[in-house]
Formats: sequence, structure tokens, C-alpha cells
Amino acid sequence: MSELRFDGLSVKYGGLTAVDQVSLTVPSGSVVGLVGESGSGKSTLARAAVGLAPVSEGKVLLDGVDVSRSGRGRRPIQMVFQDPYASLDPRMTIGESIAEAMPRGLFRGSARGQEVARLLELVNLDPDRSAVLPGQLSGGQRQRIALARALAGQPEVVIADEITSALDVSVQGAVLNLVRDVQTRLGLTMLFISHNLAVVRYISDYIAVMYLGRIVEIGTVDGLLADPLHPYTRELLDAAPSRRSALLAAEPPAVADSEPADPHQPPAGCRFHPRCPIGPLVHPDRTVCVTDDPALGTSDRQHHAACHFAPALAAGAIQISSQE
Ligand SMILES: Nc1ncnc2c1ncn2[C@@H]1O[C@H](COP(=O)(O)OP(=O)(O)OP(=O)(O)O)[C@@H](O)[C@H]1O
Repeated sequence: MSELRFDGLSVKYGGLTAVDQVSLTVPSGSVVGLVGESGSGKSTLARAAVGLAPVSEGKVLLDGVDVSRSGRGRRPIQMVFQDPYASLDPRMTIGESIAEAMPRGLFRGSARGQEVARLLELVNLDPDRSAVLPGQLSGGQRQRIALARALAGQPEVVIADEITSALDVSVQGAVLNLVRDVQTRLGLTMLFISHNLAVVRYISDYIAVMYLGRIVEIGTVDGLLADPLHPYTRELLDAAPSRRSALLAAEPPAVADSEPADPHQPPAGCRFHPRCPIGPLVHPDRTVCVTDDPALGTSDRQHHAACHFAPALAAGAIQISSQE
């Protein structure tokens, strides 16, 4: 069990800051669900944790140790990606693919085969099928193999990036159940990325909401969903269909009546202010939203939102848009 922490992490692609000074902790053995619209930086944050995105500032820490300095060899953070068709070599049997991901030298001879069988059983696949090629498997089965491959690396942290969104709707629930079961059994620390709030709610202990390269709200699942403090989170929730239909939805809901923000030109002050239903768009006197960049709370409270008016929203002193 290990704590994963992003500490003031920034990732830049040319002139674009895809992730902007993000600090986020995934407590040991827990699941943090990361939600936000397309382009908000979720995948980039995840990729930075495994060395696949160029970190320009800040650190990724595993139990306080900078992962970029942990050297070669075993990789304690493993990722499962969206596309189960692209993530497996079509010429390797699934057994070979899993064995290839094991730490070098840890399993030799028959122990290798036994470990492959154990991993296949862990993801509810018949160990006798280790000789089949990925082309003979369905999308859901391939995603199970991708999970087994990630687990073969004996990770302390698994990052799952939209792992159900490319799957047939009929198998999404089964893969989610499996991931939750494996995470619980192994006590894994997990960052679970999805557009789909219903999926995230089902699997996570905490939810972090990302908007234009920043975390704008974080809290426990129950706390955040019962009492969202950021207007963007409220929009996401209002736009989300019922839990069942959201679980089955191939495409995530868009935020209603809102223009996607341009990540190349983030607005000054609060980045959400040009879209915000309680900001200067509706209340021109709320100039603080244009001038001051709100910070995510730093107290010990478990629920934080980066909004100047979060305390007033929480207290019921102001309401969203037409209700105000
Ligand atoms: N390799 C890259 N080179 C240049 N820009 C990139 C690269 N990868 C991501 N970006 C840009 O960084 C921003 C964040 O993208 P990212 O994929 O992290 O967002 P996301 O929230 O995961 O979205 P999605 O859910 O659509 O994958 C976007 O504006 C994207 O175009």
C-alpha cells in the first residue's frame, strides 16, 4: 500500500499548459475518481505519473519519494489505458504478454506459468486460455488482460484511464465490478479517470473534479455528491443522466449550454468565470472572479472547492443561476 501524491505538478506542451500546478493526494489503498470534460488534463496528469508526459514543474511522489528518481527496474505505478485493442501486441499470446510485464528475474521456469495462471484467475479468465492471441478475445476480455498485465508488474498504484469507455455497453459493468473487486482484494491505491460521473461514483472513495488543467473540487464521494461546492461540479451533476443510464452511456454527458474552454487561452482570475452561473456573467459586481485566481482550500477539511463563493454556496446564502 502506498500514497500517491502530485505535488504542484505542471505539464506543458509548447504554449499550452495542460496541467497547471496540480496538488492531489490519492491516500494509500483508496480510489480517487478524476472527472472533468474532454481536454481538462486528466490523461496528461495520469501520464505524468508514469513518465509519459513532460513534467515542467512539481513532482509525483510515492510515499514521499519522487518517482522520477526511483531508478529503473520495477515500476510501482502501472497504467491501464482506454483502448484494449491497441494496448496488447497482436502477435503475442496473452500468457506471453502478461509474463513480459512481470518484474525481470522474479519468476523463473514453471513459477512464471503459475504466476500467469494466478493473474488470469484474478481477472476471472480461464488460465487454460493463456495460449490464445488477443485477436481471439472480446474487448472486455482484452481489458481484463490489460489489467492482468498491469498487475503483473506488482504495482503499488494502478491508474485506470477511461478503461470502460471503449467497451461495449453490455460488458462495462462487469469490467467495473472486476476492477473494484481486485482493488479491494489487493488493497491497491488507484486513480480512476472517467468522463462519466456515475462510473466514478460507483468505484471511488473520493472524487476530484478537473477543469482546464486544475483541480477545482475534491471531496469524499458522499460529501461531494451530496453538497457540491463548485459551480462547475454542480453543472456536471446536473448534466449527468440517471445512474443506470450513465453507466450504460457510451458517451459522457456534455455540460449543458456551455462553450468548451480554450486551454490555450485560460481566462484570468477564476478559469471558470466566463461560464459560471454565479459569476460576473450573471452578476457583474462579482469582479473578484475576474481578478483573483481562487485557491483550492488547504485546511484539513476533507472537502475543498476552488471558488470564491463556495462558502456562500455551502451556507445557502447564494444559489445557482435562475434560483438566485
Ligand atoms: N501529446 C500532446 N501534445 C500536445 N498537446 C497535448 C498532448 N496531449 C494532450 N494535449 C493537450 O493537453 C490538453 C489536455 O489533454 P488531456 O488528454 O490530458 O485531457 P483529458 O481531460 O484527458 O481529455 P480526454 O478525456 O479527451 O482525453 C488538451 O488541450 C490536449 O489537446
